[in-house]
Amino acid sequence: MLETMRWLPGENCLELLDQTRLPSEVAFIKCRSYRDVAAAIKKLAVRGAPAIGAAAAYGLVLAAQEAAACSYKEMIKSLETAAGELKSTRPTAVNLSWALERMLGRLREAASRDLALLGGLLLEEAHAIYNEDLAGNRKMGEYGQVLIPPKASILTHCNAGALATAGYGTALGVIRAAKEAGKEISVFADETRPLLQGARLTAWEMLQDSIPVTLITDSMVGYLMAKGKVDLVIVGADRITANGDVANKIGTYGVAVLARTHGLPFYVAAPVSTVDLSLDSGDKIPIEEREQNEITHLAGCQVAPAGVQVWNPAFDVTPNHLVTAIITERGIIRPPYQENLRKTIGQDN
Ligand SMILES: CSC[C@@H](O)[C@@H](O)C(=O)COP(=O)(O)O
Repeated sequence: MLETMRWLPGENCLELLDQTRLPSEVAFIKCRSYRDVAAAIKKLAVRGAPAIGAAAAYGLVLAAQEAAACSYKEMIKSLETAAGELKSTRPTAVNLSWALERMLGRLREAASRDLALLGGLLLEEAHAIYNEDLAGNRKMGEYGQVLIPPKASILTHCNAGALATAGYGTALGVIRAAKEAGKEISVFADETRPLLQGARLTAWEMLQDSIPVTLITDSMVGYLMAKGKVDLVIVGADRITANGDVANKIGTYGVAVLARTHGLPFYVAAPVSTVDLSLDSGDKIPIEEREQNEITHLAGCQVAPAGVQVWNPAFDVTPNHLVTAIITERGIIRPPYQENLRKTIGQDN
């Protein structure tokens, strides 16, 4: 699989795989300032909760480079400003603020005030965030694949794969691990309107790994389930609150309701960095609303009348009672989530 991002030590910059161009073109963007990273996150060149957290961490490394001629105090101030700007790009995925707070914490707790040394510490921390995500996804796969029957048809929504993370993926990581364990897996990918992460990215990832995949439109899920063509659902998450409510790509809630109606398990795979114990329920999660033209236009073509009113929330919230289990790198968490999320994740988040 292609890497979603790479730090280029020779050039001291972050290279991102431009996911807006996939699958027709494999192109890269070089980010030389934190503002380049913020712009790439905003336009979804890099997307998926864990991937934007890691990219933002590298964004702070770039901000530190930009502040290299400042005093220590000025550097802290400009890094806090940069973190604020990066955080505001995508408000729903908590991994973004989690990664930025972790980076700022590393800076504040460092004994040294030497800016070059601090820049080095920040780069180390960004690498750690990236590498821990990759290792966590493999672990999540090991735990999660146990839930998959020896022969299974799995529905997923959006893209919670290698492209959405440092590699391997969360929901698609569980699918990969099930395949690696010798199970006979096939996947149905929702196209995921409006920006087609399912059609463009999940379908592409599955084909790259030779995992049988069938693309459907979002409106086909009910009929697919009614026809008995799917055994279970696995999706990723952008934020999970203390009671187990799950924010994920718009359309996930509808899939969860349909899964319950058809008696199918609905699993959520996410790292503990996606769990936000500071919010008691999903109605407190800020939901990003995006530009109207993502709905009125499709691949650059206008598909709705000019002037029509549009509502474009990028995420929805699936209530905990529809979630069969949450798969994390620390194990599988089952209801009651209020108790069990805290038990597994403790005071970390
Ligand atoms: C491992 S990625 C989990 C979620 O971030 C993913 O399911 C999702 O909703 C991504 O939305 P996107 O708008 O493409 O960033």
